[in-house]
Amino acid sequence: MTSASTKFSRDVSTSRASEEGADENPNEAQELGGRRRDRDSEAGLSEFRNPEGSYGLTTTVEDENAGAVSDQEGVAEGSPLGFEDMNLKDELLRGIYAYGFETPSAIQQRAIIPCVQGRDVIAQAQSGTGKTATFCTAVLERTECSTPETQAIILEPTRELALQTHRCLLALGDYMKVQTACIVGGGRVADDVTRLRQSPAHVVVGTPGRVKHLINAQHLDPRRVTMLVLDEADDLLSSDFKDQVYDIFRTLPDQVQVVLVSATMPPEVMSVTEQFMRNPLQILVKKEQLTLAGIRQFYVQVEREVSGCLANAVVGTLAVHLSDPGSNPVPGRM
Ligand SMILES: Nc1ncnc2c1ncn2[C@@H]1O[C@H](COP(=O)(O)OP(=O)(O)OP(=O)(O)O)[C@@H](O)[C@H]1O
Repeated sequence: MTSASTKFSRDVSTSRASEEGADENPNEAQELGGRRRDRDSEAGLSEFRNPEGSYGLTTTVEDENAGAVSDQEGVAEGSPLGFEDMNLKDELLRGIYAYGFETPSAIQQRAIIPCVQGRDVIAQAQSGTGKTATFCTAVLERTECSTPETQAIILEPTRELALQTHRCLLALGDYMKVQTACIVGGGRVADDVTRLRQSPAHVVVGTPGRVKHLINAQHLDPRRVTMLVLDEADDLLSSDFKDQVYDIFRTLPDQVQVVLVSATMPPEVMSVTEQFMRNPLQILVKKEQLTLAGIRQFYVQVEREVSGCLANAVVGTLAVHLSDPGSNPVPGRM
């Protein structure tokens, strides 16, 4: 059973009305969409805000049956979806299984397919629920490795998150001929330039400032990008980053798909998303559905802050213990 979230009920009700209107009058939808996505405007961020307010076409999916997926084309309600049911490339599937994933988490079951289908998606689920692997899987599936062009940009608010996401991308794409680049602030720009000159990266993961710089300096070509992912979107669309993110967005092709991923989606961020997303599917996974079947969680209580070495030792001990047969379906993973 599916129910609309009341949190964004204004958007949802307006959405439905707009969606109906859009069906009847496609030109009107196009006009509004064009205005919303007008990146040629000199007005910058003032154009980023939509004076009409709520042409967001947001659809909220909230399932009451854990593991069930509904309101998604091609997915039968109530059937638990496996990675093998997602019609993914063989090499990608191999990477997913080799990484130790057996069953998709709730957010993965709901969000991977619409992202692969090219829809604008807002995916919201708590930390540690597999959001990173969700968009990495979708990006890899949509990447055409035989075309030497940058096809996806994943933005992260911090260097550490960018590196982490890049690692996930490399692991899942291990059996694909995918070229990736991680370009983050703090390192030497010259190193990024050298990397991008070696071979165009199909997928770029980076922090907004450095990505924007490399696009402006024409070291990164945004003209063939089909997918923009904003991870931790609440941070990326906060005042610190919003201008840079929008500057990057304005360089991308008109039809670019936008995927927003976050643990929280405050109303002010939602209102910003309305300005540059087209009819986004909003996927909100409720707290009680968030447990990853393949993951057991532990905590270790310590008296004071522990050093990195000690933390690694604790994790190592747990990993050894967990790899004991029968103790965890995903050895070493927590
Ligand atoms: N389907 C899966 N099966 C087993 N493990 C998984 C699966 N998906 C993700 N994981 C693992 O679960 C952990 C948390 O996943 P991930 O970092 O993607 O979560 P997240 O929602 O992006 O968290 P955050 O919001 O903190 O970035 C990681 O170690 C990841 O490798």
